[in-house]
Amino acid sequence: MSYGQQRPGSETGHIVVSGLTKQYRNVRAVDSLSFSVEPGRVTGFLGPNGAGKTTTLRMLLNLVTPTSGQATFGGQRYADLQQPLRHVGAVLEASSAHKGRTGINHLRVICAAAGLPKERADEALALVGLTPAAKRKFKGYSLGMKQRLGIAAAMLGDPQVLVLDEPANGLDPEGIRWMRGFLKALAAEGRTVLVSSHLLSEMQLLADDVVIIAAGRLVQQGPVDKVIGSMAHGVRVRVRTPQGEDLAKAVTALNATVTQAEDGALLIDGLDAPAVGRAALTGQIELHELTTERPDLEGVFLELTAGKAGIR
Ligand SMILES: Nc1ncnc2c1ncn2[C@@H]1O[C@H](COP(=O)(O)OP(=O)(O)OP(=O)(O)O)[C@@H](O)[C@H]1O
Repeated sequence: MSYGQQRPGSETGHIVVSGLTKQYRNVRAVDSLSFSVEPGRVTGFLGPNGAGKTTTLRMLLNLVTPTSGQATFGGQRYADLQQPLRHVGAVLEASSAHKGRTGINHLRVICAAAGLPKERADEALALVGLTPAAKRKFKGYSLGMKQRLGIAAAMLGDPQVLVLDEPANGLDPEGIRWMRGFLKALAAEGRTVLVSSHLLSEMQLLADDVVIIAAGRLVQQGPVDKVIGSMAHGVRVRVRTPQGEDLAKAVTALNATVTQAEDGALLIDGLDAPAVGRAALTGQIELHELTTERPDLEGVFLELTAGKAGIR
């Protein structure tokens, strides 16, 4: 089995979640959630703590039974997939393995149980860069190595779809960069990559699409650029000046709008930074700061989920 070629489960790459709901005794963890995930793209699954991300991913993988609704991979529920490991690989928490078992043996045991050829263990270990640590015992693995081993296990079946819950947790910057390159490469091969995270700056670098939920409900879904573009404000200029009133008057005369940030700075919409600088120069207004602020995923996320408490 080699990567990048047509895989047996390539028709399963389209994930559709429709009306998915999970009611625990007192908490509606997931509430009529519908979204779709496309092959060939990395989709970030975002939400505040307690929003229902893990519950949703567990329902996708048939680990939690939905109260209502369903999730399908190419039209089939996970439970109905003939060889699930060859269609969908999942990393839900940092890999756990028998402490005294070596990395390679851990993977071989999974291969044996799943009816996969044992060479896949070596291939998957190489894929995540763990070959040098193949014969080291799991108890000696760092957190980053355990995360990689978890991904290797998920890749054993050469799946079309990869589902990961907070895979960057506990990784150092080098590990995070490796993860980003790895997941982007899988998507570039045409695979579907669905990854939950609360690291928004990382998601902005990694994801093509995002699905944002809060309090169990869908808040926004779409390509990252479009979601960021849907912000109430676009690019704006941030200024600090001891002559706030004078500057506000000068830029308002140029049809800009001015608001005051919580920290006292002025936020100017409708003019770029050079234009604001020129207006200040003309009015002999002293500036202490002049910067361009671009909306980012973190700003959008906070705006979209504001007031929708995640912890219920
Ligand atoms: N087995 C369970 N029994 C009762 N309530 C649960 C159970 N599992 C999750 N919940 C509740 O469902 C809600 C959603 O939890 P979930 O873990 O899915 O959120 P999350 O978005 O993954 O959060 P986090 O980012 O903090 O991991 C929370 O209020 C949680 O307390």
